[in-house]
Formats: sequence, structure tokens, C-alpha cells
Amino acid sequence: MSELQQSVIKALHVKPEIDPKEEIRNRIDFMKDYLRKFSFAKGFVLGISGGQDSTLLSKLAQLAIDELNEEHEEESYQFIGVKLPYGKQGDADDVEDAIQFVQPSKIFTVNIKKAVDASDKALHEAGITISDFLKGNEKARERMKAQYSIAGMHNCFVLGTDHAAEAITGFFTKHGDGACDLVPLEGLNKRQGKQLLKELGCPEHLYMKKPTADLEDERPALADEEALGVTYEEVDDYLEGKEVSQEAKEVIEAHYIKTMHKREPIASIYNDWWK
Ligand SMILES: Nc1ncnc2c1ncn2[C@@H]1O[C@H](COP(=O)(O)OP(=O)(O)OC[C@H]2O[C@@H]([n+]3cccc(C(=O)O)c3)[C@H](O)[C@@H]2O)[C@@H](O)[C@H]1O
Ligand SMILES: Nc1ncnc2c1ncn2[C@@H]1O[C@H](COP(=O)(O)OP(=O)(O)OP(=O)(O)O)[C@@H](O)[C@H]1O
Ligand SMILES: [Mg+2]
Repeated sequence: MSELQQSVIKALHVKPEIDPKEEIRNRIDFMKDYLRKFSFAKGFVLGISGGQDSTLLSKLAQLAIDELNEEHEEESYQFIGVKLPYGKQGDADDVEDAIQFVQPSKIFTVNIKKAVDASDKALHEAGITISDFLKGNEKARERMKAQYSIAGMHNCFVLGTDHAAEAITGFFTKHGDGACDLVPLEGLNKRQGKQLLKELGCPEHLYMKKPTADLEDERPALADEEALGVTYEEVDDYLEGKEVSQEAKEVIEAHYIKTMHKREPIASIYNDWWK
């Protein structure tokens, strides 16, 4: 294993093998401990997209909330799941299946289309016509705004689904889905996330579907693997310290280096990661 691969694995806290039950327990306990630490806090908010990561984290969050409510013998804590479609969502049925599986304490629906289109129009009027790709990042940031408003009104924290297989490629929108208060899935790769969902009894189709950011109008449901130019099998192998093809290694490491700014503290005269 190269020095870079070793340092990536260490920085992203990935284990070559996991005990799914233990990972579930530790991550639920982390969320419970965090809420106990801040007495004003009453729960968590997370967008439910119908994809693997938000299904997993929503389920863990709801389990944490259920345990806290049971321990306090009152229903004072809540997990708020948020549907955040841009217009009509292609995989809306999967959102309903995820909700059925999680049984969130509360659900809100915020359609982000009007806000994103208004922002697009305002920029256009200012002489800036954004690309479809950048409009995708606006969708992610609009979702972030809605989640923070809901969290602010309910004394809740915003959860983020970032995990090792996403962090390594920096495949998230800076200050969009990358903005959050807690990252309980940190350290897991994509196949380990699947192991946890299987252990939790999740319907298989929710974790066997192709991961997609689904941000672009012109390429709906574009598979992450196509956008990244590498498969999650290869990314996961790399993160577990296994051999991957030279081509995959180059693609992964190029993403890692290019997106360093998303994982490090914001550049300033008091840090030197960027030098
Ligand atoms: N070296 C550097 N130091 C400091 N800042 C740097 C920088 N390089 C770029 N930047 C800044 O970062 C910006 C680019 O970063 P960012 O705005 O994030 O945009 P960018 O990384 O270009 O795009 C986000 C990518 O994440 C994907 N994504 C987004 C959301 C969700 C998911 C998903 O899987 O669900 C995937 C999306 O499909 C796209 O491929 C630049 O405009 C610049 O402001
Ligand atoms: N349409 C949506 N509705 C609600 N939340 C969304 C939506 N799209 C994205 N999000 C939020 O942004 C996060 C990042 O999206 P991402 O695609 O990485 O995760 P996912 O959809 O849960 O899983 P997968 O990677 O398998 O597609 C989601 O976990 C979710 O919290
Ligand atoms: Mg998705």
C-alpha cells in the first residue's frame, strides 16, 4: 500500500472490516450523547432523498430519539425527516419507502423549485447565467437552508450524511449537503453502510439502488459512479487498504487532492494544509 493510501485511510478513519451491530450502537450512542450534552437541543433534522445514505442516517437518528424518549419517559425529543424535492422527484416512491422504514417523529415537505429558480433568475438579471451543473449546487445549498430553518425553529441539529466514500472524493457541495452539525456516518464506506442497513432490516431496494446526487436538470439521476469516473467498489477497496487498478487509484487520488479544501479548515494565515 502506498504512503498516500495509508494516510487517506487514517485521515478518514476507515476500518478494513466492521461489526455492523457495534457500528450501529456506537453511532446511535454518539447522537444520544451529543443531545444530552446540550440541554436546549431537542433532536435532529435530515433530508430524506430515497437514497442509501439518508435512509441509513434517518433510521439511526430515529432509533437514537426513540431510546432517549424511552429513557426520559416522555416524548420530548424528535427526529424530523424532510422531503426536499426540486419539482417532482423521479424516485419519490423510494422516499415514501424510506419514510415507512424509518417512521420519523415528524415530516415536512419543502419543494425547493421556486427558491432555486428565483435565485437562478436573480443571477441572470445581474448578468450571470449559471450552468446546469452550478444550478445543481444551488439545489444542494437550498436544501441546506431549509434544513437549518427547520432545525432553528425546533431546537434541533442538522445531520450530515458524509461518510468516507464521499469524503475521499469530496463528492458533496461545499456549504450545501456538506454543511451540517454532526456527521454520524464518518468512517464508513459505501458497502459498510449497506451492511448496517441490512442489519437494520431495511428493504433491499433502498440500498441496492445506484447512488445519485440527482442535481442536474439535463442529466437526471446521473449515477455518482459515472460522474466520478470510478466505481464505489473500487473506492471502497481503496479505503479498506486493498489493491485497486492503477487507473482507479489515479482517479481516486486526483479527486482526493483536488478536494482537500472541503475537508480541511477554511484557509487562513493560521493554517498551512494548502501550502
Ligand atoms: N483549492 C481551493 N481552496 C479553497 N476553495 C476552493 C478550492 N477549489 C475550489 N474551491 C471553492 O469550492 C467551490 C467548488 O466546490 P463546490 O461548490 O462544492 O462544487 P464542486 O465540487 O465543483 O461540485 C460539487 C460536486 O459534488 C457533487 N455532489 C453535490 C451534492 C451532493 C452530492 C451527492 O452525492 O448527493 C454530490 C456534485 O454532483 C458535483 O460533482 C469553488 O467554486 C470554490 O469556491
Ligand atoms: N431530494 C432530496 N430530498 C431530501 N433530501 C435530499 C434530496 N437530495 C439530497 N438530499 C440530502 O442530501 C444528502 C446527500 O445526498 P446523497 O445523494 O449523497 O445521499 P443519499 O441520496 O441519501 O444516498 P445515495 O448516495 O445512495 O444517493 C442526502 O443524504 C439528503 O439528506
Ligand atoms: Mg442521492
